[in-house]
Amino acid sequence: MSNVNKASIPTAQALDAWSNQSSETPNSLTIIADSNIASLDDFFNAQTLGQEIYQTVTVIKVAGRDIDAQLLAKAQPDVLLVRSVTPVNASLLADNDSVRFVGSATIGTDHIDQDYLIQRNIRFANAAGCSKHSVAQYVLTAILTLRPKYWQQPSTLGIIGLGNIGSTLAQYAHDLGWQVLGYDPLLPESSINNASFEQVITQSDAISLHVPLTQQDDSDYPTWHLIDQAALAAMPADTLLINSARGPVIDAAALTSDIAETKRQVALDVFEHEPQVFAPLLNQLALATPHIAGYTLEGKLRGTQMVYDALCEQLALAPTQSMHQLLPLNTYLWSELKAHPERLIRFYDIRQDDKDLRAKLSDGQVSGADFDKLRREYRLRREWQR
Ligand SMILES: NC(=O)c1ccc[n+]([C@@H]2O[C@H](COP(=O)([O-])OP(=O)(O)OC[C@H]3O[C@@H](n4cnc5c(N)ncnc54)[C@H](O)[C@@H]3O)[C@@H](O)[C@H]2O)c1
Ligand SMILES: O=C(O)[C@H](O)[C@H](O)COP(=O)(O)O
Repeated sequence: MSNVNKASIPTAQALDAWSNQSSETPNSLTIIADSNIASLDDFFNAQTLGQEIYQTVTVIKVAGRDIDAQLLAKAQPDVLLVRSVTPVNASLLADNDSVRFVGSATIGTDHIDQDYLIQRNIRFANAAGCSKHSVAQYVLTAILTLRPKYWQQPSTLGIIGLGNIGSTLAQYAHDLGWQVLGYDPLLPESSINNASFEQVITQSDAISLHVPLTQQDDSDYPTWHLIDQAALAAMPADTLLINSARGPVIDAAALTSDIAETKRQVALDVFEHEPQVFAPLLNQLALATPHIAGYTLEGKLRGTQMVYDALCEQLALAPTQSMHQLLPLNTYLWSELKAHPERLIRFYDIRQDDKDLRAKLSDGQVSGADFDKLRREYRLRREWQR
């Protein structure tokens, strides 16, 4: 049996050409994938998935925001692979009866209606923890760029949400001799889950948010507008606030007024009205980046690896591709950076990302198209080895 990779088709426009040739080949596997998923061709092809079962593996690559119900109804894929910008729900899948597996190569799952997928008997996998070090390193870089004195001076870092990213950030904070005040009502008390929400808000030098986006229907502790006008009013003006979780965790209107009044330093990687970013907020931020906290080569490849492994399990195949075969040598050592704080800009020049985002400001906003373009064309950083 020959395994033929029937090509990775780069755009949705190519779908017509593909569907004319496709003759419902038995044992064929059709995948629709967000073209922003790293190394799609390396992980999803007839060699890595075929293995005597699938003669043909077709990957149709589409921009995440262009994956829609019409495309799914027409292509009738077996597998749908997304990142965070494709809402996967009844509206997307109602006219489709072929999808058996949905993978999101991201940590966050707020774009996925998991109850609906269960009802439809569609297996779902995400990439929990894939970029936890990358995001933690983004936060450290933001803090140490804005407050270089914290390299030497003990400070108190408040962490809201102590899952994969929050707990990883706490490890780096301890490496630097910082005190951690952590709040996570869904986890047992621990040496880092050691404070109330009010204590974190009122007693920290810097606060970093690492919660999923949840609403009242999903959680006893919803995070939508967790940081609202009241929380901001209770936060001392010199407390640095960082959000790399999801935009709507902070009420953007309340934050805009708060900064105008307090001159608080705020670093945002995510925005309430993403992909649009509005000037009145952007112009007051100490640092602003286009949702790239997790965008390292390692973080993105790990996301792909995790959904590939889960798909292999679903198909009862042994995974044969590994991200380690694809990674160039990594020379970024956390121990080196700790010994030479002045090298931070070489490890991650966050101000360049900030500058690139602000350069897109036009007519009072950064448009969704420009925000997405910055992310699509982002030169992936390397994750520091800890
Ligand atoms: N900016 C980026 O590039 C980027 C990259 C990866 C993840 N993210 C976001 O970061 C979020 C966190 O990622 P993670 O890997 O740590 O997720 P995780 O699921 O491992 O941890 C989230 C933690 O938040 C806690 N939590 C839930 N509601 C809470 C509340 N009201 N108050 C305090 N804690 C609460 C949970 O108990 C959990 O421990 C993701 O859901 C995603 O939205 C952003
Ligand atoms: O939740 C996540 O993993 C991140 O937010 C992810 O890095 C963003 O995914 P993207 O927007 O690139 O689709």
